[in-house]
Formats: sequence, C-alpha cells, structure tokens
Amino acid sequence: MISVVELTRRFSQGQSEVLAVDSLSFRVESGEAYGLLGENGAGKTTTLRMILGLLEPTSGYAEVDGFRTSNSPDEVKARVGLVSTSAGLYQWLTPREMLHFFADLYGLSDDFAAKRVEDLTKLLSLERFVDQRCATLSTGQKQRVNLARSLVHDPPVLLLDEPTRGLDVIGSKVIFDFIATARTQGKAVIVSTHRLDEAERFCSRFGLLNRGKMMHEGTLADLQAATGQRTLTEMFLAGLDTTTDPSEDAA
Ligand SMILES: Nc1ncnc2c1ncn2[C@@H]1O[C@H](COP(=O)(O)OP(=O)(O)OP(=O)(O)O)[C@@H](O)[C@H]1O
Repeated sequence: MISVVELTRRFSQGQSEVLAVDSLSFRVESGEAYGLLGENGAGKTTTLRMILGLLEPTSGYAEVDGFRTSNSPDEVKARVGLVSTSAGLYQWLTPREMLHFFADLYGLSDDFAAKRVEDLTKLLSLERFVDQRCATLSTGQKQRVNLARSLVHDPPVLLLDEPTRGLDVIGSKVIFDFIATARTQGKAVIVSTHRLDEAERFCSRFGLLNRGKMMHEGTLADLQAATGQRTLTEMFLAGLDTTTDPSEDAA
C-alpha cells in the first residue's frame, strides 16, 4: 500500500547542508502499523511529509496504492490522512462544524459526511466537546479533533506524526485503540512516536532511523536478533548506529 524507494532529502542550513533523509526504502502493507522511530531530528517528519507530497524529495520517490506522489498528488492526498500536532484547528469553529467543513473540501456527500462525523465523534470520544468552539479545547481534546479531521474522508493510509504528544494516559489510549481498530479495518498505518513501549505493543514492524538512515528494520524479533537488545528502549539507549552481531554474545 505504501512504498518508499531510495527516498532522499537534503536541506541547506545557512552555509552547510543537512542530509535529513538518506536513501530510505521500506514498504507498509494494508493492516500493518509500521513504527518509524528515531531520535529528535532523525528524519521522521520529513519522510512523512514527502510521502504525502508536502515536500519534494531530492531524489527517490514514494508511492501510495500504486500512485507516485510526484506524478499523482491528488490521488495520493485522497488516500492519505496525515495527523500532525502542528496542524492547526479553526479556533472559531466547533469540532462538528470543522469536520463538516473538511468533509465538504473532500467532496463527501452530506449523508456520508453526517454519518462519518457521528462515527468519528464516538470512536474518538468527542461527544463532550463536539459543539464547543475549538479555541476553548484542551491540548488532548484538540489532538483528538485533529485526528478526526485527518480521518474524515476515511483514507486507507494513515500517517501519524507523534499522535500522542501532549496527551495523558487516557488520551493516549484513545489513540492506541484507534490504531488497533484501523489495522483490523485494513488500513496501512505509519506512526512516528517517542513512546517506544507503546509502539512495541501496537506496531507490527519497525524502521529505526538514525540521522536519516535506516539502521534496522523488521519485527521486534528481527530487531532483537539484529541488535542483541530486548526492547526498543534498550536498542535506542545502546545507540542505533552500533550494530551488534548477536553471535558475538554467544561466543
Ligand atoms: N525546512 C527545513 N529546513 C532546514 N532543515 C530542516 C527542515 N526541516 C527539517 N530539517 C532538518 O532535517 C532533519 C530532520 O528533521 P525531522 O523534522 O524530519 O526530524 P524528526 O525525526 O521528525 O525529529 P523530531 O523527533 O524532533 O520530531 C533535522 O536535522 C532538521 O533540522
């Protein structure tokens, strides 16, 4: 469903250049939640932005459902929901009004939109504040409205950039439960998060990035074998760029 091939992005920063994403390749199939993990500045957000077409790659490409982002941006945008804390809400609208506004932008019929807004309100527990102006919502409430906004067109692909940033335990659980449901519905999900313990539970595969490069990829068992570490946290603490040969431990 999502295919990333040799994706590369350089940024100029003053006189110097940073290689934010370095020849990244991976695939995510329907029904999978893929954890794109790495330290601050590892290149996660830049990767997600290129998949959706918000940013041009320096080289390489991304495809969603067979559509290449650079050639078919509209087809890709119709199939992807990007959830990012940096996305703003319309402060003067209520969540219900805003969701209808976005449903309209995506060209959904009134009936479909009404049903979708109702379903999302239940799924993300928005009932208590769905008719309250966005300006008056708490961080966690805003984050859930943000998620609902990205899902209003029921996209088969979800890109979640730090979806639990600023959320308490209950708010985070709503998001994790949502990801689990999305998987059973056959969505392809990429989630970038620093909550490694949670990622371990709800992601089926992982890509561990370090300075824009894929250091390790696979299931938790694959990563354990490759790094000699037990948990994702231990892998990060050990330093992603030190590849341990597990056979050395056995010797
Ligand atoms: N518009 C830009 N101009 C210049 N440099 C940029 C730009 N966007 C990102 N970068 C640089 O690219 C690198 C990767 O940034 P990115 O935001 O993708 O990291 P990240 O893994 O999402 O980090 P975090 O976990 O902190 O959100 C960083 O060194 C960052 O400074």
